[in-house]
Amino acid sequence: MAILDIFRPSLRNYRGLLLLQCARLFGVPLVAAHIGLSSLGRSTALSSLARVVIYTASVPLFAAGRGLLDDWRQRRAARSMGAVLVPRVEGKWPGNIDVMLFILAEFETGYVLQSFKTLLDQYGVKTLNLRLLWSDLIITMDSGHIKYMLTDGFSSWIKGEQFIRAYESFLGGGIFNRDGHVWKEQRALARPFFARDRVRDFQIFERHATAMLAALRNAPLPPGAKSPLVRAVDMQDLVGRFTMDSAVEFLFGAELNTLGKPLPVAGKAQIGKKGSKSDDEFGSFVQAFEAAQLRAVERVNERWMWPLKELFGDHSRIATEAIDAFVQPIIEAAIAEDRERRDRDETLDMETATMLQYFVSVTSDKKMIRDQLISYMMAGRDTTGSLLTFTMYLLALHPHVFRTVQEEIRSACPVDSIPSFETIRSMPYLRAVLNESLRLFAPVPIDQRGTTAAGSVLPPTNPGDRPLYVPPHTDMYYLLLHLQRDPDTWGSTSLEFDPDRWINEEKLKPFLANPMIFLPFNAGPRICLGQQLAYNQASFFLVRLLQNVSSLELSPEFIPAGAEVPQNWKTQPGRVGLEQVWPKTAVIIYVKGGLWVRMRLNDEV
Ligand code: HEM
Repeated sequence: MAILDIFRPSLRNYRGLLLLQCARLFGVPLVAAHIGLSSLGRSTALSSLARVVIYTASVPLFAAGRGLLDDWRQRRAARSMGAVLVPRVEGKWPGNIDVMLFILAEFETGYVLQSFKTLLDQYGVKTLNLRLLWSDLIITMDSGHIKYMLTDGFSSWIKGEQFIRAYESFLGGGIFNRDGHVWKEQRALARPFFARDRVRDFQIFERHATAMLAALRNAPLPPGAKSPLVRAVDMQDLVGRFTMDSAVEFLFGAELNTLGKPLPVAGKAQIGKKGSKSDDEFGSFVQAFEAAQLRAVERVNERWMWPLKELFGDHSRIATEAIDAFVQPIIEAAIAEDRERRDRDETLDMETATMLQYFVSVTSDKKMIRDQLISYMMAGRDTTGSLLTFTMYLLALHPHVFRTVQEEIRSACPVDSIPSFETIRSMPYLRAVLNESLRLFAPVPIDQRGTTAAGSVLPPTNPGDRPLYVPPHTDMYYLLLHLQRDPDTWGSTSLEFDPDRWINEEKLKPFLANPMIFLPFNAGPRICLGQQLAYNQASFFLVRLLQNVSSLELSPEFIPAGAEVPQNWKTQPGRVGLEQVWPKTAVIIYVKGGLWVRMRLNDEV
């Protein structure tokens, strides 16, 4: 069928892609049936009904035949490489439709990514082919296989066309959405900007941390509060505003001030798309950004079917237009400013430049600048927000850890003093708390790669195992959430929140023996560029908050209707039974309905 690939449409032309897929699925069998029937000649007495049956049956028969041929090819290729096929799920219904329905239902009503763990456990493996709708889809929580994909086997594992097409209208050619030499050039271009810890980044954090503390102080007293110093807030919403405002200033040098807008009110908030619904959706840019991002995620989940849904219109068009309406004038202004700087013969000061100023100084391609900035916005905002949300959740669940980290913070950085890079470096327990939160609730709990046209062979990870053959153009989901909670590598306490794990020599042994069991920022050539920035920002936020707050507890009574933790979780083993909130994922892990907490302010913040 490679001949049809000659007509492969451009990345944005999803209707063209749909046409190509239809030609494959229906066109080829129908044409074959037509040729077959014509060759029988007019003399053969076939009723019209029989002809209709033959035409109709040709499509599933052709699909089944192609499946068998694929299977045979895969086994032959695996054998020739001394490998075996990845174990396959054997569902009850054709195409594993029952398995697909189970995954979809669990996605809505279950614990985050638990359906995948259930299937892996059921088959007693760490890498499994779900083989949904006759098409290979591999899931893995095997540290050896993930390591191979991200590092040694990097060249045969890419983001892949399916992922790129789904994100094209939102991210365009940004760093997240390209493979090969285009990605490589973008990475080389951006790296100098992340080379050191800049004083200006800390100034940005401080400005927005101050706004965060003011928002907290101005929040209304929660119903039934016994002291005027108590506040109840959706922490997920608060950190989301902090990271949004910081990101927009860091990237564009613009002021968004979502922290100045009204917060969701405890006891009155309703459930929103992810967390709690905000009365003020922060204006069209943030709203549009969320909408475009969400649609891209849905497209990835809908796999090859999403173009069908958007046959009569691009569902992210309105959102991307609103994003561009916000971003384009800022880019134009930056270009004009850069021209003036050059006229004055001044060099750009990398210590104080925004990312936009930096990009404008190295390229004049406006589309490329737009695409990069949107990618960085997506990369840096929700991820750090998620880290902070789950850190606060875990601190609320573990008061002794809250007290220990607060003591460290207050002795290294007394109330009202502003942390610097050096102060943050001098707080090993704070870093351990962040790492432990990243381990249990990886902000990117599931990620994706696909094989190139060459396919790949995953090396054996246990003595006696055989290498696993992965055919060309096969998607693989790697489950960082389960990798980082695996008792086989982390030991019997793997599900417990224990920051000492990162300090105590004995407890640190599993990680030192195999650092690939902790990959919240991935590894290899595509490792996160913003890792240090994220640690700095999250540490800064926690220092400023814990300087000013004396206690923290969960407030389940404020969880909006529809987001309560399911009753039947309490009796379940593992983290499911421990959880007091409902973690879910839409690329980034979040708390359904928001993280509602009560805090007591020191006195006057
Ligand atoms: C806790 C916070 C963060 C976490 C957990 C995180 C995690 C990740 C992960 C897992 C990837 C790999 C994605 C993939 O290749 O599929 C990634 C890539 C990336 N991250 Fe982060 N990230 C965080 C914060 C940031 C920040 C603050 C920035 C910058 C503003 C950033 C910039 C990037 C970029 C540019 C890439 C793409 C690198 C490439 O494709 O070469 N990240 N991050």
